[in-house]
Amino acid sequence: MRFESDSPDVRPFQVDLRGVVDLLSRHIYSSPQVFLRELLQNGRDAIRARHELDAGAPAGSLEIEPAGPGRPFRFRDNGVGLTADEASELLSTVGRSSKRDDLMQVRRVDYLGQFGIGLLSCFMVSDRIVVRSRSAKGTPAIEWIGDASGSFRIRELGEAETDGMAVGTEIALEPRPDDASLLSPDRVRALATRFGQYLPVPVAIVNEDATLDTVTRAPAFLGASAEEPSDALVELGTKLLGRRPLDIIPLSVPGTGTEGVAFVLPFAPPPGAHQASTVYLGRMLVGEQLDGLLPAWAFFVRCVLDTTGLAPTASREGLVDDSALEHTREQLGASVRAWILRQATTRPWRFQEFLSVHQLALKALAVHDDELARAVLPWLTVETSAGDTTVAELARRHDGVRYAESVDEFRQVAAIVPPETPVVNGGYSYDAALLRRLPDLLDVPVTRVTVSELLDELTPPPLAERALAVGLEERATAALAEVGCTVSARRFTPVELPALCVVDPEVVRRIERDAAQETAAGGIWGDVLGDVSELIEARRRDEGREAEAVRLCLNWSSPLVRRLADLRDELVFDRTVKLLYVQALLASHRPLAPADRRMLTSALTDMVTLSVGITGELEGEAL
Ligand SMILES: Nc1ncnc2c1ncn2[C@@H]1O[C@H](COP(=O)(O)OP(=O)(O)OP(=O)(O)O)[C@@H](O)[C@H]1O
Repeated sequence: MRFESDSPDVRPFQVDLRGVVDLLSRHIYSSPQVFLRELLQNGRDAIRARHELDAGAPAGSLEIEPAGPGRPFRFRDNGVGLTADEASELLSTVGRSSKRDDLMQVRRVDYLGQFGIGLLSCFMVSDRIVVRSRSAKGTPAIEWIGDASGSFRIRELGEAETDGMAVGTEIALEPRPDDASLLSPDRVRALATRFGQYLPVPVAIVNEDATLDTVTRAPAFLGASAEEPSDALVELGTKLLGRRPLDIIPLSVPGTGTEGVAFVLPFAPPPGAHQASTVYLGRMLVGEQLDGLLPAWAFFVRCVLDTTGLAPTASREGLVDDSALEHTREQLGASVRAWILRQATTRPWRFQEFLSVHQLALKALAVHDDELARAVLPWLTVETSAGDTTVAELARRHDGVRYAESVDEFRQVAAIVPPETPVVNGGYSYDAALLRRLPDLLDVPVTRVTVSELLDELTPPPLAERALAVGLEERATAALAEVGCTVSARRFTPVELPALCVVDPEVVRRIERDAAQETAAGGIWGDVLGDVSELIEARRRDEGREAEAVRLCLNWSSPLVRRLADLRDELVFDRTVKLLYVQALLASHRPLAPADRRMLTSALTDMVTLSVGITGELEGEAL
């Protein structure tokens, strides 16, 4: 069946106004509060339209009279006003707007409204909207009354009434008996300030005694100077962050008419935190917590922005995530990045201050950004076995950087490396990844140091004492057979350190994998884990390294160890080696396994027993 357009079957859609208002209040707007934003927006747009019509029209102004006992809420603008035809067409047709480009049907950037639904939001706070308007086009004034039930009335006012009215529009809302709070003076003042404090037309609240309070003020975040930020701007940042900002970065993306500032946080935000932005559209608030304006890495700044070129969502409480927003995000990110580079190269002291707070953020950024990494890397503070220092200082003093890959490995390495050749702890987030890139980025040689290699480099006992040392190694290895620990004797400093416990992380992982493989035997994980273990084993064989989980390295320079080598009392020897092992484990910040704890307790008990000469009551196995 075909319908012709002039066929009697073709009828216009009917709109159920209550349904539309319900849709707006439940699904589009987050709160009925937005009625005031919509009125501010319409008033501001009407003033713009009047000035388009007549450049010599009086300066625009908006006045809000909160509701009082027996008085409705009133909103007045001295904008373009509405003729009778315009009022019937624009106010009474859902989705009709005068603010879209006729050809393109897109928002005209100099207007705030576009959807043709804003006025309906007044039905969220009142059952009746009364619009009295006198058009700048010179026709008689009109009164339009819209009812939440879905009907409206319109009438032209007489000459006397028209003459008594100024050009512009007044909208009156009758508070609902059960919910008048949103139209009360305090709420109206707070809402007008929140949404419209930066509007380019003055917004005033009419007090009970007919005096006016202006809530608008100059937007300190527009046209800001990086060198000399105004007191108002610093105050805005302080209010926003809770503390005075570390710095203020002016931002501008001309392509999307976006301008504002980024306040640099004076404290490190919690990990995973992101900073939402406060955004104004044509200086009317869109939202205080908007995501997507900044790249994720820029979590150390909080922005306040105004835009004319980004598109608002229908609720006007967010921005459409389109290519314009993407372009803006990239450009804002580039400005923040350029600021970092500028700080690093021209304001080293300020940069140090920034680094001390936001080092982690910067490292995350530098990992993927060569230019930034080049500027930032020399300034980064790293932990070394000889204390904290900067990468630049290390490279300058030691002809390169030596680092341990993990915190665990660093702890073990740090115990034995001489202070003249410090090793960097590469275990903190991004450190190892950044250090590995030093040769490419800054031409600084970098070497990874492992515990096993370092142990192999340690000086063995002198030749004359080698036999005694080998005897010590064998006896001590036997004493620790139950925990599978191999003992070797080397010379190292400090001499007060009798033993070092070296745990090969790869072997520990293998042991854990073997255990898991047993549990998952036969299943898909069992096979995968088995393959991984084989691979690692093969690599280890290629590298000619033995598979040992724990190595105890006794310090041949330590008087205690030397005495131990000469000790003939096997019982005391055995317990002392066990105690040395546990002490070394603890010193390497390893948690004690149940077997280690048992060994510690029984060795200690035996030593106490031995010291009082009661050999018959020994706890540990007698030798
Ligand atoms: N104070 C006013 N003065 C003059 N015209 C007005 C006024 N308020 C509303 N209008 C007219 O009524 C139309 C519909 O207003 P409404 O607030 O529903 O939608 P909008 O402002 O066009 O778009 P949006 O839904 O995005 O706010 C406007 O496009 C405008 O032409």
